[in-house]
Amino acid sequence: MAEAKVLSGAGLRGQVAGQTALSTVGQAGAGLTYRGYDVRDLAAGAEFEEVAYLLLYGELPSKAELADYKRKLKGLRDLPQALKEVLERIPRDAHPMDVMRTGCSVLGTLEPELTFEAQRDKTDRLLALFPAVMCYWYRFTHDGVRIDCTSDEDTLGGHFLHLLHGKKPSELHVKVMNVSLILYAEHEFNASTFTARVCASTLSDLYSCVTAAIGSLRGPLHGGANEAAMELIERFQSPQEATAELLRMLERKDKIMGFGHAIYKESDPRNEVIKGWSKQLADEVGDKVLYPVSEAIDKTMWEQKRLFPNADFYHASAYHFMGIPTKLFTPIFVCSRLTGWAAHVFEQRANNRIIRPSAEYVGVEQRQFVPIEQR
Ligand SMILES: CC(=O)SCCNC(=O)CCNC(=O)[C@H](O)C(C)(C)COP(=O)(O)OP(=O)(O)OC[C@H]1O[C@@H](n2cnc3c(N)ncnc32)[C@H](O)[C@@H]1OP(=O)(O)O
Ligand SMILES: O=C([O-])CC(=O)C(=O)O
Repeated sequence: MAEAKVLSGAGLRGQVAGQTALSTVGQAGAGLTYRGYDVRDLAAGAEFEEVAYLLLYGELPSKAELADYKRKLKGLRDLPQALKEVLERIPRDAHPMDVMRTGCSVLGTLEPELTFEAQRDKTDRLLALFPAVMCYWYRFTHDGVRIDCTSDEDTLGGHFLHLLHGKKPSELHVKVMNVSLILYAEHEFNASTFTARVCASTLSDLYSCVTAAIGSLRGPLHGGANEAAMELIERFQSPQEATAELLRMLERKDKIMGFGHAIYKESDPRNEVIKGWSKQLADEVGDKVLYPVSEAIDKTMWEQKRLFPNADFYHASAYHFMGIPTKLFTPIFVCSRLTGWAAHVFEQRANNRIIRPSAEYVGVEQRQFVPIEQR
């Protein structure tokens, strides 16, 4: 078994910043559990809605509870007209993560969280309508159509694909979306979740916590890495070309997006799962370039740097094979991670003290103020 990564130095690495009962990350160098369940078992046997329920309500649902929960979410999918109007005014070339951030913030003005008792209902509403926020804006600004934001799809992943492509998705694609949403749902004190908890610790509202978290997830060192990984792999026509350029990039000390991790040392347990699905999708579309190129980069990174793909790397090709535009990759992460963020907000609120660390001062010594006329 791999030993745990030595965690020290800048970036608060290795500091325990609070308690959680939601997940464990890399406790033995690898491994991820949600409320005690191995994420690989959840990805193999559960639906995303079951996992969302587990995180938000505390236990896996019974069949009847899951059916009720899915019915509830289905009824909450449509967007308020005022939100549609705002989305129509956001430019076509805006980054979709900015659209998600704005969509969340606007909803907070239309359907505010007036008391913390409403926190679960407000979260369910966000969970149900986030796919429509992204797809309504995307289809309006790119295809000039005002889509119906509801669908008969049974699952959130299927609903997203249906809105994006305007037709019923295949069973395989629904299955991969389900797995992807489960893998991305929760990850302890990662940067965006910690952002949400800091915001929650001031007793702010849920929409502010989620809006702040979306801003943190957007960066390429965090959730934005799945888009950056796609931009990398689509540059190459062959594994040989990819390997040769990778070697040059490593020589220049470039950061290779989709590799490495702040906590895991040997591997990211989500990678083997999404990699398997990416391979199935590659076979389905008859891909002879992107998947082999991804594998060549993967091999070179391990041989040269002992760095492994994180959850983001094979998500890039998997999403691409399902016809999802690259710039929508990180917003899908939002649709899933909302569950983890919200569960952490609930946890913070249940046992709160304002998060306010100290800084080591490294500036000049105290000195005399000089009035502007004398400077
Ligand atoms: C879902 C997620 O958010 S997963 C993370 C997604 N982010 C990415 O994929 C971005 C690329 N990866 C990275 O930038 C980093 O690996 C992070 C941000 C994930 C973790 O950062 P850290 O904890 O600081 O990394 P760590 O301490 O393990 O780095 C060790 C060394 O490996 C290097 N390294 C780490 N990741 C990479 C990488 N992807 N490419 C090249 N070199 C890297 C570091 O620069 C460092 O080198 P140094 O010792 O010469 O300075
Ligand atoms: O934990 C982290 O630092 C980043 C990550 O993998 C995630 O948020 O899923």
